[in-house]
Amino acid sequence: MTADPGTAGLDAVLGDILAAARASTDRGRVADYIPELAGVDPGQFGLSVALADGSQHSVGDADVPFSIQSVSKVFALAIALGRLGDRLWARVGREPSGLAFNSILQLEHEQGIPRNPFINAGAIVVTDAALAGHAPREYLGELLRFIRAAAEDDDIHINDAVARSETETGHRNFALAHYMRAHGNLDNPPELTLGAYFHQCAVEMTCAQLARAGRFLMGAPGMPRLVSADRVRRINALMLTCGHYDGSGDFAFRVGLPGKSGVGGGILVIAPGRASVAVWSPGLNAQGNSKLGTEAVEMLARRMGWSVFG
Ligand SMILES: NC(=O)CC[C@H](N)C(=O)O
Repeated sequence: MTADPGTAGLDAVLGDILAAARASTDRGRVADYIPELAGVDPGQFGLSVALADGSQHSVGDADVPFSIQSVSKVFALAIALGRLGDRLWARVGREPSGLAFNSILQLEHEQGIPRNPFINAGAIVVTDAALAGHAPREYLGELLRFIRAAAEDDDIHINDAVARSETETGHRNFALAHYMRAHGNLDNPPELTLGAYFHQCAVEMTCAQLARAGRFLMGAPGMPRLVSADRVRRINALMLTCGHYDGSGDFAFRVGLPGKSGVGGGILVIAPGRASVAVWSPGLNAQGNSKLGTEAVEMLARRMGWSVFG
């Protein structure tokens, strides 16, 4: 299939981005608070772009599976909104937090209502809501079905060792969950909700799979339609304002596109109407977002003219 004129130079741009990533001497630091992720080789870099014309363009380690971690929060939010609709917003806000992804500070001030669905506290509430009386196994089955349908690829799985590793060390997340339960904002016992949450974070995908899975957020004809157009707009708005925690403003400033990062080093970025992009490089910056991944999508958005701000 031929690319539209606006994407003609894409392969050359991807080649330049890969060369810049390979030449980089400061790759950030791999997340080590989840022991199972601490050993991932920081030298890896993958990038994949799924275009509105149906073509896909990838470079580097785009076929190596990685732990999507908090990128999963986008899929969980889509499922929870499907289950609860706007009632979800009584339990979680829609404002940037300006604090680290695992911060507990705001929760006390704000009576156990997390600022947004993409910080850990908010995502734990979203998973709790998405469970909606179902066993974690059923919810995780639905999550995988959703992601596989979005990617049109059934070879997407949960890494149990990563989930177990986080269950054993996730004391901060237990603190957040217990705190919200004390405020009546968690329907299930913290262990149950967190069991589902840790497994959700432990989904593994390649950049090629993740870029395809993000196409439902492009709002372009011919893409998988898993949620309404209205919801697509809102999820993108939240990704732009909250998708990178206390680095969200900087990401919007540098890249100008909705994005969601994870501590596994992956970022899903949406160029509305144009492309779904997945980038992966395990080394993180100070805010816990992929360092080279951010630099790569900054270059991509600038060279392709894809910023939502024109
Ligand atoms: N930012 C992230 O990717 C955090 C996800 C990780 N599973 C956690 O809860 O700490």
